[in-house]
Amino acid sequence: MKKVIVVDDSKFFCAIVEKQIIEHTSFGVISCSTLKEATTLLSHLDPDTIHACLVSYRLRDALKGEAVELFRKQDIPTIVLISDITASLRSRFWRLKVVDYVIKNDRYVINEIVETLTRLERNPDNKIVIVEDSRTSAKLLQILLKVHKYKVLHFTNPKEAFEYVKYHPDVKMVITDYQMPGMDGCELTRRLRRIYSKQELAILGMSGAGQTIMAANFLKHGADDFIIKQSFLAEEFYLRINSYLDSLNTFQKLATAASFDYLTNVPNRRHFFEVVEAMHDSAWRHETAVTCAMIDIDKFKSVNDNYGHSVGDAVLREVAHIIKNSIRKSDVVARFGGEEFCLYMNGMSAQHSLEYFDELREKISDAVIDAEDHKLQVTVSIGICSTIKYNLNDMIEDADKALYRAKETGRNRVIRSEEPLRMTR
Ligand SMILES: Nc1nc2c(ncn2[C@@H]2O[C@H](COP(=O)(O)OP(=O)(O)OP(=O)(O)O)[C@@H](O)[C@H]2O)c(=O)[nH]1
Repeated sequence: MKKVIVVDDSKFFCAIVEKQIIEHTSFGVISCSTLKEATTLLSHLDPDTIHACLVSYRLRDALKGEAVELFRKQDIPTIVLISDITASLRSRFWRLKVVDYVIKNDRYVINEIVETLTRLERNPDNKIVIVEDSRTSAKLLQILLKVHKYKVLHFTNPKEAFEYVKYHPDVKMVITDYQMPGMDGCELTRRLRRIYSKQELAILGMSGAGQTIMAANFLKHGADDFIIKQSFLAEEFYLRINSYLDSLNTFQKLATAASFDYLTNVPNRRHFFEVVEAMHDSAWRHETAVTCAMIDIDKFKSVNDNYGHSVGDAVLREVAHIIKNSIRKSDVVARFGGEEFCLYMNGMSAQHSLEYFDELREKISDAVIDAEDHKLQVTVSIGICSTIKYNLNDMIEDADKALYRAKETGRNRVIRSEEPLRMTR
């Protein structure tokens, strides 16, 4: 477990912060109250085990920020606690590359600290692309972003940046200059917006001072915001970046929650149709082989009745896991409800489908599922349809009818809709 170090001479403050960090994050906390104690502590700890530190600017034995310098020398992400801010302190903090400073007597300060600690943990997954032909200006942004642990990539060529972002949907934000060789920042923004919505990618335009019209241009081309190079305050920059990425992450979390089944972590029925309708349309037009299958756990009610609902849940998770691990990236599996899964496989011909699904059936029946001190095995019945129909629902219905026959004829078997009476066992 990574730790957060708190250095403050108020025992009361340390106790409140510690409680909140432990309640709201996955970090442990070590508190101390003097520079001397902090120095000893650091000499015993591996810096890699420290997530961040909260350090008071003034301590009994360090009145001028010596403790802040101690942690920054070891490159530990630092949040400074102060009672008041002055211009000279501000510039000293940014020179020392602290993550943030917080004014201790503000009642919301603890929430702010917890949010910053959580963000620092999440930021390595937030990929930001800087598109800027001036290396000096790009360097400044890179330094600022790296203090907050963002994953940063720099491109001097906007065409290369476009190609990269196009094929990397994990990029969360693009910060682009205006004047660049080959393509200007507004054109880059316009092209990116054709591919990614504002809920998928944040874009910040940038240009030199005195180009106020540029802000409007960038926004009109689809940028979310605009900054003037060299003249922005670090605080303002961080607040804007953090706020765009926080909303993007929240939106993506909600979208994932709306598309995935919470128990098995496979897509739900709604997501299945959203994705598969388009795939099916293309398969129909190109006459590609496809197979649709309905998979249902046999006598699942008795698992719940004999072992309890939570064991039943574990069985569902394990069966979903086996199915997920048996399919290709281009296949789609979804939980259609209860103990039933639907599988759509692009390129799976009738010829191979029976063999494939019989192997999957066997894999599931061979698996010994460990759940709450019980070891149990389950079987599944599978109905498949490999005759492409114009309407996706018709294929699903045929697979469902085949599944029904598999249940009727004894369970733990695969039945193809095309050969109603054929059994594989
Ligand atoms: N543990 C658990 N059980 C669920 C969940 N969703 C549905 N079920 C249970 O799944 C069982 C399905 O039972 P039935 O439809 O009677 O079918 P079955 O017992 O699997 O029998 P056959 O399908 O005929 O082989 C019901 O008892 C539901 O309560 C879930 O999310 N978790």
